[in-house]
Amino acid sequence: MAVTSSLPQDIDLSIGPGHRPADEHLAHLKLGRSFLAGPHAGEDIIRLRWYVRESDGALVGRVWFGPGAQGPPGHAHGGSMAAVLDEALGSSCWVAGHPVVAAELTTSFRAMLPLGTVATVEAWIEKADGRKLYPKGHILADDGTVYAEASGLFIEMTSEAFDALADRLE
Ligand SMILES: CCCCCCCC(=O)SCCNC(=O)CCNC(=O)[C@H](O)C(C)(C)COP(=O)(O)OP(=O)(O)OC[C@H]1O[C@@H](n2cnc3c(N)ncnc32)[C@H](O)[C@@H]1OP(=O)(O)O
Repeated sequence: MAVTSSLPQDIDLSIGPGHRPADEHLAHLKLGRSFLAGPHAGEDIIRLRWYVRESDGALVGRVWFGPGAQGPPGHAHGGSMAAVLDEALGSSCWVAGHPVVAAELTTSFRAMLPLGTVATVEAWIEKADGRKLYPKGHILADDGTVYAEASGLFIEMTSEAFDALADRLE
């Protein structure tokens, strides 16, 4: 079954007042290429934009799942939703000033997400214990339906360790 034969040119990933772009906090976006959220990411798979909610500092995303994200017929692959949640949970730590990588991720799939949907992603830090951060997050429909939710363990790296990774690319 063909889901769509042509892609929409402009997908509206804007968000309401009370949010600012999160890009300046997210090191992976500065690399120019990224699995999910960079300028060349996605194409027909996933398009994603991150924001910081001014009221509580939570990370909020607007994400479009395209035909290339197909898992069950006409619906998003679980791995595509898990990848978005992985990035959301990690980014919620980065915008709070903790440069982290993922150590553990647990995802629950609650409802099938129809391809072509623009959904909202929210993520926040539930608990912190030294270098260990425990964020949570979910992907929501505009009517509040939960498509998927996740919790994880993310480990804070030193900025030197992170810079060393980037240096190796040069
Ligand atoms: C802007 C960013 C966007 C976010 C992008 C999305 C996030 C990602 O997908 S990142 C990519 C996927 N993740 C990875 O590749 C990480 C691979 N793992 C590693 O590099 C290392 O194991 C790393 C950095 C997590 C931890 O290594 P290291 O810094 O040496 O820490 P280490 O001393 O082993 O462990 C620190 C603590 O965390 C615990 N821990 C580490 N890894 C794990 C794990 N996988 N599960 C459970 N606990 C763990 C340790 O037990 C230890 O606990 P305690 O302090 O109580 O003894």
